[in-house]
Amino acid sequence: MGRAANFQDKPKKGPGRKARKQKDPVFPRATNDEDEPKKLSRRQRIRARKRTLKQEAVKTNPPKKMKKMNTKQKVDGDLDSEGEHQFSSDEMEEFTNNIKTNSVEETQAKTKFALFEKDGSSDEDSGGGNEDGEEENDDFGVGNEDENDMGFQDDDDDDDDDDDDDEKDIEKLSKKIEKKEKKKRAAGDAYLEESAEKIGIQIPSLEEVQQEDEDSPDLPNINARIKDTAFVLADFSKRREEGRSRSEYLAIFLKDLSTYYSYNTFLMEKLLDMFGPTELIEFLEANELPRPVTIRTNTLKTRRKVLATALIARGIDVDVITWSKVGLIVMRTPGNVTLGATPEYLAGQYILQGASSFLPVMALAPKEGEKVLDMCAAPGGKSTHIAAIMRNTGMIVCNDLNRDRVKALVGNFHRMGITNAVITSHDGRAFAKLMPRAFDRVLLDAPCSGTGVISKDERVKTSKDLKDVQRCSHIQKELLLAAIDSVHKFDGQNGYIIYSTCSILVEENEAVIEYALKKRNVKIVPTGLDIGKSGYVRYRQHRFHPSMQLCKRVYPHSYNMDGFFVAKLKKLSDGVPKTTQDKAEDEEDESITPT
Ligand SMILES: C[S@@+](CC[C@H](N)C(=O)[O-])C[C@H]1O[C@@H](n2cnc3c(N)ncnc32)[C@H](O)[C@@H]1O
Repeated sequence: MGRAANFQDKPKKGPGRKARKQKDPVFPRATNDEDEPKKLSRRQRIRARKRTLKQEAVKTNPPKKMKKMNTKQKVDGDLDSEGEHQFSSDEMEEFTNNIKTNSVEETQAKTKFALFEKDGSSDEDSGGGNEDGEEENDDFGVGNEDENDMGFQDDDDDDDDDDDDDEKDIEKLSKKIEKKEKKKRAAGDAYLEESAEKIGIQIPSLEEVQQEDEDSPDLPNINARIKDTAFVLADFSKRREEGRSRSEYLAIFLKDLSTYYSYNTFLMEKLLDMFGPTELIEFLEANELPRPVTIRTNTLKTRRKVLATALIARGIDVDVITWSKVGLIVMRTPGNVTLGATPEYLAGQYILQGASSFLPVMALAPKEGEKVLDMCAAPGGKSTHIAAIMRNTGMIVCNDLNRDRVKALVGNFHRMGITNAVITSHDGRAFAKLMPRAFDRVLLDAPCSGTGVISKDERVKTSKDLKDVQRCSHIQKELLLAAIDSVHKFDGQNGYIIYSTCSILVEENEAVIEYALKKRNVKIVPTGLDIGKSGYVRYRQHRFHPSMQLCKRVYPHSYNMDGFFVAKLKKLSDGVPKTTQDKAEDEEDESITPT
């Protein structure tokens, strides 16, 4: 039972909390280095000197961002006698940070546009098409539908016009941002270069850093040191302190990054092996932010334009993902609407799916009437995409070892109206014996360490060690051989295997593909995806097959999508391969198109 309210007891009226005037701030005298220089520590003196240099640099060449601030500050009345805004040390700090690296917001804004980037591809024309010029891929998404199962008339011409306009605007905006970024980076580098020459960038010793972390880690200070160290490492011979080695700087960098971003040393070392210092910071920053919410239209039930209109009518702000005919990005959802409970969702018109999950299916490029195996299928995001592209024809065997996860798969299939699927729950490795050479195409979206999806699951930062990665790599290799054995050999049309993971580690990607190249008679073919960076051919001590460059790597910081790896293999024959030399001779005539 609740207490009875006493409405007689009215609170006294008076000025609200916000209306009360605050006293003028009082700054401690010790921060003024001219008044009491002797009381400052060595490091404080260096910082003060840096601040003075920054102020001088800003006075002679004020950055645009600051000029803009003047207009805002006019309202606040915080102007000096000449009408110029006086910059606080915080603002100075912010400015320096901004010019040293992109701010989080800018990285987000910049990468956000990657989702909209026009790259000439779509579900129709990207992914799997013209593998070696042998096959045409014209069955994707709604683009070619004259009339789909729900009887929607095709008005794709309108779609394309709208999309083109949007894309042009976005392209323009994207270019503008890129140009601004470049200018800012150049200005920042020049400024830092000058400052570094005048005062030198001084990084404490590894022992001091370790001690500091043990005593009480000062995160803003660590962050500043991360940027300083990255700056030194970028041009080491010129910027390092006399007598200090690169390995010492790298050790400090590693320690600071692990502390600041809360990763275990094992994973941070792996990441540092893959990225240069500046790119690594971008990757880590991207992992601190959520990826945009994206949905995929179920073309068995509706069309993207129809769905977008319905969602917009509900106040859900959506825009198209230009490289896909079925993807929508959700810009804003009203507080009272849950994306997983709208009438459209319940009617199976869309699925919530990360944009990079579209890629393996686009690369698989299934055709109507084919037999497809989705070896690790739950909860069915990719299976339902395959079924939609095949327009519920042919047959998809959707398998997953985990029975609980299979329940979610069944739920999704019912909701989305999938009728061409058989659901099984076996260890995928058994398929080589259960259904050998039975399929036209196989998708192996393998279980992995999840290093591409850290923004979704922070536990990955600290829970993975060498053993986990080795375990993943081992099962991935076994699953891939089984996937190859379940597909029939290439017959001029089909006989393809897609291998994908949401990990970015080489051990789970290129190393697995290299293993398959040695154990089975397959070759890597283009994925048909325009999005993504090339797979590694050289990685530390590893030398992979040159065709590894045909594989695709997607990173959160470059595309604002979950990290992903996609490889497409064509099965040349059953059984084990000939010697590597024989294979090389076979492939001599077949040129590899660099991507
Ligand atoms: C990356 S998830 C698959 C996601 C799915 N393709 C989708 O798009 O919704 C990997 C799946 O592999 C399953 N799995 C793990 N080991 C397996 C095995 N030996 N055989 C078959 N499935 C396995 C897991 O249960 C998990 O559902």
